[in-house]
Amino acid sequence: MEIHGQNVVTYKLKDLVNSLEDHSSETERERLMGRDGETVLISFAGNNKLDQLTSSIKRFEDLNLREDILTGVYEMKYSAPSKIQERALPLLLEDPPRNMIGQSQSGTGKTAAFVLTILQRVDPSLPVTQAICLAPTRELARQIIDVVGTMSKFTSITSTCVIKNFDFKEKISSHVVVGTPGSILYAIRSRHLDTRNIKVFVLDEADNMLEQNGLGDQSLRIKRAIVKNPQIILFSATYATRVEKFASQFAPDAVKLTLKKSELTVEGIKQFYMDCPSANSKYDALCNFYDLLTVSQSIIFCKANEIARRMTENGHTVVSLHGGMCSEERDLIMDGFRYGEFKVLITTNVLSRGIDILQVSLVINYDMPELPEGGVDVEAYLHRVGRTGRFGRTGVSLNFVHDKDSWDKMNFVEKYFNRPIHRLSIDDLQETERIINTDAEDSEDEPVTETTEEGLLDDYPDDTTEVDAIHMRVADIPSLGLERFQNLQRLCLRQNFIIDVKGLEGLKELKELDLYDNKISRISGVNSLQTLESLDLSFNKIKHIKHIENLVNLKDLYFVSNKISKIENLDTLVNVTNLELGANRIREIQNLDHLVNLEQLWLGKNKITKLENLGALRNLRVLSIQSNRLTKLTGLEGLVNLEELYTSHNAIEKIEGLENNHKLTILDVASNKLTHIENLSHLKNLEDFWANGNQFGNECFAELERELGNIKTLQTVYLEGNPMQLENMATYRNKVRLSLPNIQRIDAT
Ligand SMILES: Nc1ncnc2c1ncn2[C@@H]1O[C@H](COP(=O)(O)OP(=O)(O)OP(=O)(O)O)[C@@H](O)[C@H]1O
Repeated sequence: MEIHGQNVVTYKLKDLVNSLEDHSSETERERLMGRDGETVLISFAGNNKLDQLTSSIKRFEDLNLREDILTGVYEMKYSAPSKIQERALPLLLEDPPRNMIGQSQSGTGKTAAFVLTILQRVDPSLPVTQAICLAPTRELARQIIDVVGTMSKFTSITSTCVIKNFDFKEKISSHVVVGTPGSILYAIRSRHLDTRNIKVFVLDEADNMLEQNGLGDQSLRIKRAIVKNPQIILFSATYATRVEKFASQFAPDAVKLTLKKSELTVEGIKQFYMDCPSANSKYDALCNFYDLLTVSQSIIFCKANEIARRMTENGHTVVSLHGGMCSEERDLIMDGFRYGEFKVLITTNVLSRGIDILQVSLVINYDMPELPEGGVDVEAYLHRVGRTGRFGRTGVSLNFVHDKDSWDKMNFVEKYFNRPIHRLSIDDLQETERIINTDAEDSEDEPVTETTEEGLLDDYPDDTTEVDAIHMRVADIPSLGLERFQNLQRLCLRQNFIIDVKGLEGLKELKELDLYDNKISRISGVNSLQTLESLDLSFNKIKHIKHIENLVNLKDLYFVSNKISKIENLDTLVNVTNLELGANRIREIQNLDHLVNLEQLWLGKNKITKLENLGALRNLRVLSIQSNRLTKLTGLEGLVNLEELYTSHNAIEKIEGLENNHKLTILDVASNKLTHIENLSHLKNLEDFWANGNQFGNECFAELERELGNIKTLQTVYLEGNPMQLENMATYRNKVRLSLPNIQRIDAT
């Protein structure tokens, strides 16, 4: 029988095994077939014969999927099946249906494999629930239901997500139900969910679902509540030996697609560690690391919420998500992170599995994952680092080790997966920056293989004034056919794969152009946009500011997180009021003299050593120069209208030269090297003084009183993280209260 011809759509398992008869050793056949002759084990690598046998489905079109489902696959912008889809889908779609225990590395497309199976098996004409999919967390369940929604968009298949806080008003009749085990079990027991017609039952992150006592029991109860024999599909990147047996019982006679231990790790993820002398220095190293580096999005895994609170107080913008939070809060944080609103997410193991956010390029294990009985949880480690490097992308993972226990755990991981974890120096952050950036640049140089989907903007009428194509895999602007929109005022193409800015010439009314988070390295094609008021080129790969001359209406210009080392060619943009150049490689403030209308200048996370050449900016109200290399506060004399000055995370030892900045309302000198305060008493409008994370000792109390005591507008003073003795705090508070009657909040704990 010819099995490995290109057109074979399904194969009978027996035939598959028989065809190996002549060519395989006895052990190979045993491995493939199992001693009972029932279970077929298909290895993914290392055997050409197997590769031939199992890789015949190269196109989604070859799967005999219903046309409306196939259109959904195109909607997902998948051009060809991934390895796991290629191999699992023909087996999953076979009739009669067979159970499957499937394994493939993180981020390789398991979701689509089981979602397509579900959709193909559902009969849309019957208004009853026909498939249940369980996931261990609400975040993952919500993510899966989104995939179901998109893939079934062109069908009449309906779906519902049943998770905590689900509004059980009436009976659930959707064809597909995705949810967490507790909520689904409740739905079944309270007769809201009828299980009599279930044909497919999926456990995503199956090992986790079967292992955890609570989840395992609930999953088993749900399975028992399903009257007919459904097709049972278990998928995960890991199956610890301890759950293998239970998995086989849960999904009897299953086809098994497994990986060898050596195949488990994701190729594209580079693993590093930082050796910290103590638990406290671990925290400092983390903060320094974030001051130095710019990553598109990152996840920090740690045991306690403490870190999130401390980082926030030290001026870092982070959000945290953990099991103790209410559902609404969790959803808000997750959605904000997914859509790029938040860049750093601190979490516990709750988000270690399944979460798929392509922009996550760094995963930090602040604490190594632990098993409940002690020892390192290698499966959790693999899932955590698998939040980056999704679907062939590259990523970086970084472990913080600080004592014997964390060392032992990391060494175990290194040996277990037999993959090197490289050292990053905690003292030489420049070297660290070089290593990480080299890595990031390597990944940036990957060719962009995306192509823009035809007719992507077909739904927009010709006279639309706004177009939003966020995260739509747009690769080139001309193929969008924008010339049709003569009234276009706002064009948002965030988070796409655009390299060249071209094809915008005809847009005579365009006021706002948003190209945030693309792959642009050169600016071109915007010079003609004379009506432009706002241009966002943040999170791209631009090295030089050029070709944006004479945009006389431009007010807001954003270049956050590019590779710019020099401020240049801005002379003609005389009406710009807001300029954001944070997270670049700028060493010197220069060439800003013509921007006389500038009101806000954001220069955080650069390499600036001196505040200079700002004299002409007499209209500047806000200046941010956080996370640079300043040692002194000088050079601000000309900024007579300055209201907000942010200088945290530098190395400032002295505040001087603020004599002319009478309008200052916010002065942020947090996380610097100040040992005392002087020259502040003339800041008669100051409302907020943030000086946490400095070197103020007890002797500063008198200075504080002298310098700040007569500022009647002062409302907030942050002094946390200074080496002041706690026993004096009460006295200090009393004193301050006496002399600063307007202070509402003093944080000096
Ligand atoms: N055939 C395909 N072509 C292009 N992209 C794909 C394809 N299949 C899946 N993807 C994308 O790859 C990413 C990872 O897929 P998915 O989340 O299903 O991975 P996974 O194997 O379930 O990972 P994990 O083990 O972490 O849960 C998703 O963004 C998904 O949309």
